[in-house]
Amino acid sequence: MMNFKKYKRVPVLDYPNREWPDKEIKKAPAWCSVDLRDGNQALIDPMTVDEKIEMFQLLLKLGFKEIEIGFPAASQIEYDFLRKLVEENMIPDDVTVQVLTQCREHLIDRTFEAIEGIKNVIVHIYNSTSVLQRDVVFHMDKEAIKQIAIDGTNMVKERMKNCEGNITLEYSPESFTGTEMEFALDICNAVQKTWDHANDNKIIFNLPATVEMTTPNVYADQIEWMNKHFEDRDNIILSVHPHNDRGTGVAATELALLAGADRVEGTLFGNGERTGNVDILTLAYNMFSQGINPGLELGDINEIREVYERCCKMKVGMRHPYAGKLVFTAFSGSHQDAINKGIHAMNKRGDGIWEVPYLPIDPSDLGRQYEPIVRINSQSGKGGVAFVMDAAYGYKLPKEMQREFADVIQKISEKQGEVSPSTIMDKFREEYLDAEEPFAFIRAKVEEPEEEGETRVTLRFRYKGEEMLAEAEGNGPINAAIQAIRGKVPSVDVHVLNYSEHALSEGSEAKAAAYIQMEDAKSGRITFGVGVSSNITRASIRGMFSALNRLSR
Ligand SMILES: CC(=O)SCCNC(=O)CCNC(=O)[C@H](O)C(C)(C)COP(=O)(O)OP(=O)(O)OC[C@H]1O[C@@H](n2cnc3c(N)ncnc32)[C@H](O)[C@@H]1OP(=O)(O)O
Ligand SMILES: CC(C)C(=O)C(=O)O
Repeated sequence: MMNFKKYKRVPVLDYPNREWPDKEIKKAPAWCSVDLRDGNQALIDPMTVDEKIEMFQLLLKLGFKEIEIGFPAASQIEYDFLRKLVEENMIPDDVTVQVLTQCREHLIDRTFEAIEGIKNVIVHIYNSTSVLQRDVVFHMDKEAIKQIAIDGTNMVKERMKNCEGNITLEYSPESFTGTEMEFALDICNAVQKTWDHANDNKIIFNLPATVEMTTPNVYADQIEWMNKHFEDRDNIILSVHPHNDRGTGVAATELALLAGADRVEGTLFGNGERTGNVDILTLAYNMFSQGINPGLELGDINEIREVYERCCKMKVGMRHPYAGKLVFTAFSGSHQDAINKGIHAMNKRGDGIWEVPYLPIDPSDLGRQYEPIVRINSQSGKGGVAFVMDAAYGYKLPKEMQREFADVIQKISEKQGEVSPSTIMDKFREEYLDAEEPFAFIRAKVEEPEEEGETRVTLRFRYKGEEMLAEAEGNGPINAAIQAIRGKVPSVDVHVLNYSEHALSEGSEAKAAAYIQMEDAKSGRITFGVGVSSNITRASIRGMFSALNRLSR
């Protein structure tokens, strides 16, 4: 048995007055991307300056107004990147860059050197406050730990006097989730008092789940507790910085927003230390899919993924929310059937509201294609095959025909696994459109009666290789064509059960597809035939030939 006794349960906050469970997310928070700092510090190969610039430009394009661009005192590359942004004038006026530093004098000095010339900067200082880190890393008591934060605040306040930029102070009690709440509050209040309204900007208190330690509701309790107990809440921006160690970073962040957080720090696709930071894209798309403006421009997930994968040398998983290759794909029959029906019902409703079973969001809103929504394997059903024929090739198979053609495709998928749309189309051609044995259509002349009366069809066709010319009248072109064939091939004894047609394309090159279901009177066999032509009558006669060939098999 696994030794679960090795682990202690993380204590929960005794906080029965919580209000967050009754709240709803109604607007997006202020977003801060930490891709270039927390994301970058977790990469096997941190980004080069050029890659950082590309990532920075992507973040700007996505509409981030706060971007943590690094830890400029940590290394030359971080410093050079920041200087390049300044010297090449790459930071738009409405964007605030954020820089991280420990509360140590030489690091803060170097940080201020690095930010010289920047208009708006968040100087982000941190020190670890948890019980564990106080004990095993810092060997310090609470007062000494608090003093680090106070000293760091004073250092920023001092250096700010000689700095032209508009500085905002951010303080993070790192490892907040492992810190006693009273102590975290005590430090934040002390930092705020030390800062003492050094300028008009609100102070940012960033309460990180440096390590996600327990269930998201506990984080929400901690955030709400802090939110309610700050001494000067009006002058605070309450920020959260969740990680994803237990796989619940997104849930924890959403509950933290209910609990009163104003701002979220996270990364694209949740890159970051260990299992990552919270994934801002998922959070934003979650809001979008609830009818909330996410405040970011996320209409091209493929581009975001491409830049991210290249700059970070990371891969986005196949099932990653919103971005994964397979997340808008249904293989199973009942899902495909429901998606197919849902999309038709929605188009018919025409009210512009997205409501499709199994698809919480319209893939095209993210720049994803419809076509791969449905992929066909042996788990698929008629709805899926019909969806592919419609979405990829424009053929709207009549409901009664879907089973017939799906059975053909299932035989292939049972042998070879997944069947691509092009293979499905090839098979459709082979089965319905291209067959010329024993009957091959050559041409037809159709004369409609001027008023009441019969339609006359003159038909040229081949039967078992022999060319024939036949003529007959009937109560419509199909009936007349059947009579004409019957005159030459008496064994043909069929009647039409079902007929439908639709335009396949638009404009002067428009073609029509006709579907005709026929029954062989002797054998009782029933099948569909399909015909395509720029002329609808010819399409229906071709469809009849197609059905005759299938009945002759
Ligand atoms: C949760 C987070 O993501 S926090 C951000 C983490 N990111 C990084 O660390 C990436 C960049 N960091 C670095 O490159 C380096 O750590 C540097 C350049 C900042 C500092 O380098 P060094 O001084 O050589 O090493 P190191 O970080 O190990 O310093 C540890 C010392 O700083 C102290 N320290 C650690 N954090 C802090 C802090 N936030 N404020 C003040 N002192 C701190 C430690 O107590 C330790 O002191 P000791 O030497 O007396 O034991
Ligand atoms: C510096 C802090 C905010 C951090 O990165 C963390 O706690 O994860």
